[in-house]
Amino acid sequence: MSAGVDVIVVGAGLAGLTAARRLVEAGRTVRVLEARDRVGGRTLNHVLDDGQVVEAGGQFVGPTQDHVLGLAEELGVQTFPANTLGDTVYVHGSRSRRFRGDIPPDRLALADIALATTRLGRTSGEIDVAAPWEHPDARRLDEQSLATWLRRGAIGSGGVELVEVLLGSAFGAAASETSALSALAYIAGAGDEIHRGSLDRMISVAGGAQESRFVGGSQLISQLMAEELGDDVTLGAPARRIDHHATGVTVTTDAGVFHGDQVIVAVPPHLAAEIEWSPQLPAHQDALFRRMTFGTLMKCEAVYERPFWREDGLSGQGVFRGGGQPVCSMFDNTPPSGSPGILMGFVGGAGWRTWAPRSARQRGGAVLQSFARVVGPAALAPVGYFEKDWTAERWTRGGPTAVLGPGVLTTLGRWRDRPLDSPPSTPHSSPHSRVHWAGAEHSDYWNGYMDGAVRSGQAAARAAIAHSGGLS
Ligand SMILES: Cc1cc2nc3c(=O)[nH]c(=O)nc-3n(C[C@H](O)[C@H](O)[C@H](O)COP(=O)(O)OP(=O)(O)OC[C@H]3O[C@@H](n4cnc5c(N)ncnc54)[C@H](O)[C@@H]3O)c2cc1C
Repeated sequence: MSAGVDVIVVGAGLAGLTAARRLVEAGRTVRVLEARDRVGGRTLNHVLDDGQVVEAGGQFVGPTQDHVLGLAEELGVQTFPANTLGDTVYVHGSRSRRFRGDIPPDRLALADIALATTRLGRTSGEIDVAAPWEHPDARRLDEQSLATWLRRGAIGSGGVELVEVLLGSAFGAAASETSALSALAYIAGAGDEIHRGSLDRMISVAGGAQESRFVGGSQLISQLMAEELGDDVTLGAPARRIDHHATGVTVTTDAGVFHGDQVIVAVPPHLAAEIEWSPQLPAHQDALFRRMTFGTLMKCEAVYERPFWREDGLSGQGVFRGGGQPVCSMFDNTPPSGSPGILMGFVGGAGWRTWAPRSARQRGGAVLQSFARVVGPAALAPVGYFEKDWTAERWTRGGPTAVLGPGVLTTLGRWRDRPLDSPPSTPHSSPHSRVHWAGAEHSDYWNGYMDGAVRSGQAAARAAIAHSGGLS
């Protein structure tokens, strides 16, 4: 067994590394244990032939995401605007239509989409992000899927399909898979303590969550934090078991056994439930974490000598409604230098289910056909192509975040962050006071996003410091 530290941090994604960095700043000793042979978790830089990087995981940031933006600034990582110059293209059936803004120009579905966005905006505005289950209508909203709720509000299938398209890459799931309450809470969290969350901020590029990207790729933030932490980070160390004693915690990994006064667990909740806990997690919390499985999402990216679509007045952004396309939305993912040109498509939810099992060749061909519907036939001849299926990642298993089905939030949601020995004291609760939770799924604001991950890491560090008697 290694010598003990003040706090063990399990997971070297943005949340875990942020927590560890804050703890070191506060004079604590830490040991970060990471399952993979790299840091950054759901952020991952793909290195191009010329050494530039492009993001294969989380990438966009925008207004009110001040926690991740502040962290990046501290580390000297700059942002640059995602490309918004030019027209976006809406693909539906055999037609491709150019438009400006974020709402596709579908005349038949326009009334439905207006109704849907109004309802989503109004009801999400009533939700307390810290306790969505307290909404007066919480039970009814939680027992139905988002799709059912929209349809019951007299919104036609065109409107439901378009909401799915708009939220597709944010959820990696169909509107029939997530509870209405959970989707509304997610929207309510797309803001901060001052700016109320909104659908508009969540789905927009300019002025919204897709507004900017990080120079050097988002994984750079984690890589720089890990560099600062140096030997305090151990890679290739999946936590298999956590023992909570009266005097501390012991974490058993493939790379050894580690002892600390406290532990911050900063891994996706469904993976935290796979760790062997002694004493066991309270049954409610275990049940919640096991139901917080991730959406299904992959990113497919094609490389071109230059972003040729920009010359045609196109932004490279495309929105696809139904019709058997693998891609639900696509973006210009060109690095800040301006070349090579990169197009990135999300294949998520229903599209993922159809296309993920096909051969890489079949899928790649279909993705390029989707791109061609938006930027023309030149998309069919890339100089490179790569894809990342996050469901195949052992230490993530899906993306971008947890999808809560009907009934989960109202019955189990309050157990998300509960210090395990705090009230309500039930026969199922057990003493785990030295355990703190972090990770994007543990944040009220920007839950499931990089900003939520950083917020949660900061909060967990504060909790660990408070537990050990405040600042040293
Ligand atoms: C395809 C995709 C696109 C996305 N797009 C965006 C975007 O544009 N903007 C945005 O803000 N967010 C986006 N996200 C979400 C964002 O990437 C995540 O919310 C954020 O990176 C999560 O950070 P985290 O530290 O909470 O978790 P993670 O990044 O998942 O880190 C958890 C870490 O724990 C490790 N781990 C797991 N189990 C164990 C174990 N037992 N022992 C030790 N280590 C373990 C993992 O290997 C991982 O390194 C996207 C995600 C995906 C997958």
